[in-house]
Amino acid sequence: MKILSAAQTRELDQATQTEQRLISVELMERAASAFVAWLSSRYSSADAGEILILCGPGNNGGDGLAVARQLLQRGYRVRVALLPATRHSPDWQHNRQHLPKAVPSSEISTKKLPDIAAGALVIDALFGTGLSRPLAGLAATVVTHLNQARARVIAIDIPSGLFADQSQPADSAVVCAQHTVSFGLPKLAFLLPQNAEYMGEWSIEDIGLSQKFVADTTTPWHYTNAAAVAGALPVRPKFSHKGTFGHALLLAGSRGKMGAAVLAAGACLRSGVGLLTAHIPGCGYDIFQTSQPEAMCLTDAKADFISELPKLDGYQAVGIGPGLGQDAASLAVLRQLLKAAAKPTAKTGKPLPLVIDADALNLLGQHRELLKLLPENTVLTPHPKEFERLTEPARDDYHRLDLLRDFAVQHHCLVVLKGACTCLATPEGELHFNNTGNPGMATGGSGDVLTGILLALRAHAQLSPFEAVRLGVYAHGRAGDLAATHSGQAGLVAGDIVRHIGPALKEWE
Ligand SMILES: NC(=O)C1=CN([C@@H]2O[C@H](COP(=O)(O)OP(=O)(O)OC[C@H]3O[C@@H](n4cnc5c(N)ncnc54)[C@H](OP(=O)(O)O)[C@@H]3O)[C@@H](O)[C@H]2O)[C@@H](O)CC1
Ligand SMILES: Nc1ncnc2c1ncn2[C@@H]1O[C@H](COP(=O)(O)OP(=O)(O)O)[C@@H](O)[C@H]1O
Ligand SMILES: [K+]
Repeated sequence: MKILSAAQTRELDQATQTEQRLISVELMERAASAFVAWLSSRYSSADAGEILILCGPGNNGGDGLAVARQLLQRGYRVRVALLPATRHSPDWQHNRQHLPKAVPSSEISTKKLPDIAAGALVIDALFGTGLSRPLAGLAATVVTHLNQARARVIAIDIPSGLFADQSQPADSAVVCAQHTVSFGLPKLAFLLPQNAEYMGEWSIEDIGLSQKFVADTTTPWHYTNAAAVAGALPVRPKFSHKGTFGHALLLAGSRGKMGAAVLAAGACLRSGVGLLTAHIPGCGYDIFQTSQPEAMCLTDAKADFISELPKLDGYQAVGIGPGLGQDAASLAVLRQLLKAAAKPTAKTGKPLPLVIDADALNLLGQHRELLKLLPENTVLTPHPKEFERLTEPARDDYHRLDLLRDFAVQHHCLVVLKGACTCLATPEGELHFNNTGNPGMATGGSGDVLTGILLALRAHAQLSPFEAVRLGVYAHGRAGDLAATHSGQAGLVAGDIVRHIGPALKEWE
């Protein structure tokens, strides 16, 4: 699914009207109906009580007025409060004229801010994607007043004061919604941690916007939902054998962190790999062989950390990093690996696929000269702190996305910036946000599990680098979601994610 800019969203609105021979109020009526259908599925008129709708001067306010009329028709009690303005959009005016007399309406002023009781249901229809500058004056006063009221706030399209695709100044007034009901496509702002306090939960309602316009429009931003990865996992042919699905090599673990190697290996095995060999420090041999009997195991000459690179012949992908530690000898292994993997393999003519995580990323950050050695399509899986060590501190989440995109393009690699909405950056400069996963996964070892999944999928001959990583990130979150249905979020541990990779992947069969 694509994510469009605010400007492209306005063009989409126009294109839909032209394509479907609609007048703009008809599209507004659809948006209002979708919003009302959502609201009435959540709140009965008794639950809702008297609903206050705050309306701005543009089409977001017009949506609010149409919603007021439709809610009244459905038996809800509503009142509207209008933000004064010198100009109103034509569709606002249309819906103002058609607002039934039975809906009390008042004009907001500094002296007459609307009464909002704690717990009241308030619909925020002040500003939408037409926001042209941060809120100030009366608009900002109303938003602050609303945020202080401890009401149940539902935003139409986007919380007022929030830009759809860029940061607003730190001290600007923005509505803190409990839920945001938006139309057609998600907006970039919804996916960034810095906006979580404003967004609340959000959902997207289909209002029949032009599919053709969306298909023809280019954007760097994409959203990976179930439809995006449908059919992405190749069927296992009847006469396949363990050689068909690749032999992966995992370099992981150090004294005190063998669990990371165990988790990554377990995840790799559960993700359909044909064969897995792990190269681990000597101290981990019993732990590893006991916990992962399906994997083969090579032990390093050193007991506590990895100091040797095994021969790479015969492997289809290599993962390095989980629990690795940062010993100088392990750094030397990483350097040798980058050099060796860059040579085209006899089988594919391409570099050996690599997945680099955790301490291997920290070592890269400390020795940035190594970045030049990254083979094309290497997968890096930093969380924001690890990413900062590879680049620079970001001013905000938008700046971090710029850094992410530039890094992936410059180094021709796939970077998985992990978080609640994990973002995959491609060498072509696309950013793909993931929609699976839950806060239960914010627990030690979840990232090691992702590395194992990605390693298995990069060893898979039939998946392109991008397909493998997008699918792996999605499946990791899906496994976490299935795990949370059993253990709950607080009780979820990384091993639960491993145990649910099978059921998650089964959804593709
Ligand atoms: N396809 C779709 O997505 C559909 C979209 N629809 C709906 O339309 C909404 C977008 O409507 P919109 O373009 O009229 O803009 P909106 O946000 O109401 O505000 C613009 C007005 O506010 C003003 N203004 C701006 N910033 C301001 C500020 N800081 N302080 C004060 N004033 C400020 C601005 O004035 P100006 O910038 O010219 O000074 C102008 O008057 C969208 O979010 C969705 O709800 C649906 O109806 C149908 C399908
Ligand atoms: N709130 C969240 N919602 C969804 N996924 C999350 C959330 N928090 C963490 N995750 C996922 O869990 C993983 C955590 O990785 P990481 O920080 O490397 O953990 P570790 O180093 O302990 O393995 C990432 O894949 C991340 O996307
Ligand atoms: K709004």
